Amino acid sequence: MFPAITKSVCRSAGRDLQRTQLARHCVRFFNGFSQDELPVEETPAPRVLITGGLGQLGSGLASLLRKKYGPDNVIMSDIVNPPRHVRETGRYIFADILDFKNLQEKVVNEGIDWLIHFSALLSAVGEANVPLAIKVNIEGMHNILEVSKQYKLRVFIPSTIGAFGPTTPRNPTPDLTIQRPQTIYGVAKVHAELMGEYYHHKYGLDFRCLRFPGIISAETPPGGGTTDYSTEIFHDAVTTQRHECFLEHDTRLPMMYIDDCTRATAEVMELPEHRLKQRVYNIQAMSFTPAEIYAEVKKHVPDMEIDYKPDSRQAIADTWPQVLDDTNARLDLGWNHEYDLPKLVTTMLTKIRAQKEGKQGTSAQINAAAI
Ligand SMILES: NC(=O)C1=CN([C@@H]2O[C@H](COP(=O)(O)OP(=O)(O)OC[C@H]3O[C@@H](n4cnc5c(N)ncnc54)[C@H](O)[C@@H]3O)[C@@H](O)[C@H]2O)C=CC1
Ligand SMILES: CC(=O)[C@H](N)C(=O)O
Repeated sequence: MFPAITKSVCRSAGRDLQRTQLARHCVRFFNGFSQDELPVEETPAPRVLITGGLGQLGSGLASLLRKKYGPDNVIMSDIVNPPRHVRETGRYIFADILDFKNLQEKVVNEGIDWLIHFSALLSAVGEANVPLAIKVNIEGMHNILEVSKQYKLRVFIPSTIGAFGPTTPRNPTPDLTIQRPQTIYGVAKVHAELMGEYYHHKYGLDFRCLRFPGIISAETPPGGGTTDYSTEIFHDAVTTQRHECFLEHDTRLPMMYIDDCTRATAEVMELPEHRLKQRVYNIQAMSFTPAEIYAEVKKHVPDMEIDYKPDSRQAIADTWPQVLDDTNARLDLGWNHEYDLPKLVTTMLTKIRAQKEGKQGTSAQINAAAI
């Protein structure tokens, strides 16, 4: 089926047949001649599968990667029927991470090189359904590691501030520290970090992991976590000018705008493997309390009001870091955030106002308006 494979065939495949199965086959053929070592202009575009793609983070990342690698090379997957615009903007397939054979089939049939694993139950939803969280976040993650090992994929599994607990130093929280989380979400994430590192050490799996803060986005809603208020407050600011906050006014948590999160994910996946000095890195953009974000929103929406009605999520937030120390990510990965609190607030308000008025605008226009 394939021509006799030599390094020169591989090089010409990388150059002439970019994005073809042959190019990918060639890259994998030689031990010690990995995709990392091909000159950039000869590297074939990776075929990327995103699991849990219909959640808060999936579409933003798919859109960024499709711009880089072409719409056909980035495949979104989930277990639910997608809204029409998802099908219209790129390839979408059904993939249940609890079904190992289904995963194998998708990886082989789609010729996948990179697996970005976003399926999960977040912290609050996980506490409400522990057996399902164990299935999806632990058993599903085992399937992801196993299929990645079997087909020699580069795999990204995000971790979270939720992977820490009450005995962790909270300000700042270093990469290597005490991790005794008190949610099933956090326990599953510590397990994922350790299993990923173990598969790397034992089988050479190219496992990559960033610990994300709470992510804030305008286009996609948060999926049931402890940091969700930081997105909800913007929708309330634009509609009712009144926000009921489920955390106390002084609960400080690390947060990040989604564009920084998706860019960080793309950047860590693109780095040559030798640049990674560790497999799990903290990344940080800003930290604020509900009172601080409210004060910033009020500068733009003077009638804005807030009430604090802490619920069960307060007990979770009280055990999480206030500030992540991401020195290592900045040094090793070249990580740098672009959005601080003022820029986050202007961007979110501009985007949500545009959505409510039915004019989406291009991101360039929206960003220009927000600056
Ligand atoms: N959103 C955030 O603030 C943060 C997210 N993360 C991590 O990033 C990843 C993505 O997070 P989000 O997009 O916010 O999550 P989300 O809760 O919004 O979306 C998760 C998706 O997983 C899908 N899913 C559930 N069971 C599945 C199954 N059996 N097979 C395939 N898909 C299944 C759901 O349908 C959903 O679309 C998760 O691993 C999460 O832990 C980490 C830190 C912060
Ligand atoms: C920080 C997270 O991992 C998520 N947003 C949650 O609150 O559960």
